[in-house]
Amino acid sequence: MTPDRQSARMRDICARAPVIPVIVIDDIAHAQPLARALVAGGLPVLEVTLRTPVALDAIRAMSTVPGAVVGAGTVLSADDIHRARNAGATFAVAPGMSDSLIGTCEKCALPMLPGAATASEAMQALEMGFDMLKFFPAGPAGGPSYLKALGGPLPGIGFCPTGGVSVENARDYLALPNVLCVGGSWVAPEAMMRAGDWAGIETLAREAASLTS
Ligand SMILES: O=C(O)C(=O)C[C@H](O)[C@H](O)COP(=O)(O)O
Repeated sequence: MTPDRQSARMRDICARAPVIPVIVIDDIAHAQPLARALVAGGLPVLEVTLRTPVALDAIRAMSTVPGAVVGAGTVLSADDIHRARNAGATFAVAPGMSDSLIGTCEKCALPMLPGAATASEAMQALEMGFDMLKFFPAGPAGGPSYLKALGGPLPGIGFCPTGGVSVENARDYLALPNVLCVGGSWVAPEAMMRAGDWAGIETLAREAASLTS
């Protein structure tokens, strides 16, 4: 799948809801109830970070939840992409971009959302054919005003800002014409997962799903 096709697929995925939950999961028993709660709250697109030993099994388990569109986050190597693909991930998210990630996603036909934080990185991605990017780390890199400024010379690039996005500042990003959705871990807090508070997580998801500019 060529980079422009990958970006087109990612634009479709990012248009499904204003927020993509960024999930760090430690206990496989949490995977299905978490996915059910987030989907029920109106957030069908789920990014499971490959940061924990159970992440791939969680992708497998969450993919069985009706309505869930499950991808892998923290994809750092070609091997990560193969493992994510085999676990059933339907997209991959990386904090940055590398030739081996791009080549592997192309070969595996897995849509990738590569990360960029500067004009030069965004231009490199665009040269490669990607016009839908993760803006990471959104808050520390400069927040909504920085991303708005990037949109001046690079209006054709769509972004999913992630890193430091919260229910308090999500609207500031979503108001920008170059933002399709935001990503954030705030809708899947570890303490609520440990407490089995799936109703509480569904409420957080519902609040996030209703966010607009
Ligand atoms: O793991 C990845 O793939 C990342 O690139 C980083 C995550 O997107 C951020 O860590 C989420 O940030 P918070 O919502 O501030 O917790």
